Amino acid sequence: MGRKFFVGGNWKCNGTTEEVNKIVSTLNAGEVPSQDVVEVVVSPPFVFLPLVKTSLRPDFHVAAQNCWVKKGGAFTGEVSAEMLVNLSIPWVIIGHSERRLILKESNEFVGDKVAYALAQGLKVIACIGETLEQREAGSTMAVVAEQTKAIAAKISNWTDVVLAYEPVWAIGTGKVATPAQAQEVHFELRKWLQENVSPEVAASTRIIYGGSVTAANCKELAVQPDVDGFLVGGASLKPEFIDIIKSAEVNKNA
Ligand SMILES: O=C(CO)COP(=O)(O)O
Repeated sequence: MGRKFFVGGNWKCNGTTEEVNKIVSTLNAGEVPSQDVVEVVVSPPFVFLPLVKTSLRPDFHVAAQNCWVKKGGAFTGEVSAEMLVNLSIPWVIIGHSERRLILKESNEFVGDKVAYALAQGLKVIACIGETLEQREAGSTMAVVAEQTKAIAAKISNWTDVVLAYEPVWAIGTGKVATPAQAQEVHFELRKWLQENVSPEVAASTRIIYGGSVTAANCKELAVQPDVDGFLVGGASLKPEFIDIIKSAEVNKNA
């Protein structure tokens, strides 16, 4: 089964109304392959979601960057999955390394969040990835398998999940994984899904790469057989995001 190329733009905690309007104008004017070839999702901070949703071209979709682990209520500062559904926000990013490491979200907490968001009808970009220390210790696969296992333990349907492999040492550092490094982990992750979930889920689940993706390096990554797209941080705030979306054309499934 073909896996449609997926390009996500994670704007993180950036932007003013003026800057958001400018990014949206650039995206709206961009010439990109059709929705049959690439799925594009941008993720502004919560406060800009309604603005982006109403002003963004209809072939691009929006994602929240997080949501609460269960039903909303007395959880000051949190935003619930129900609220996202109420606002017709289709996607949510869960388990980004910045939340795992800075806000101490555990594997189990991330697994619970993914399960709750899916149960509410959201589609999930679930993030995993090792630190530099873990890579240097040779435990990359053990770490990402453990993170994936905590998600797999809580869900039974992977249809609405995109798995984002984002090595922490490559995020915001300008130090992109080599195509071989990305392919190796994506291949192993797919094998893990095959052995621990099912061959069908392994074949159909998109595994996307994130960490210093730019217009300059996206094509060599996009041609890798197990790289099904990207989750882009810094470059998603710039016009070059359009070029990254276009790398869908070099992907083998295009
Ligand atoms: O964290 C990322 C996307 O979620 C990647 O960020 P950068 O593209 O800025 O390295």
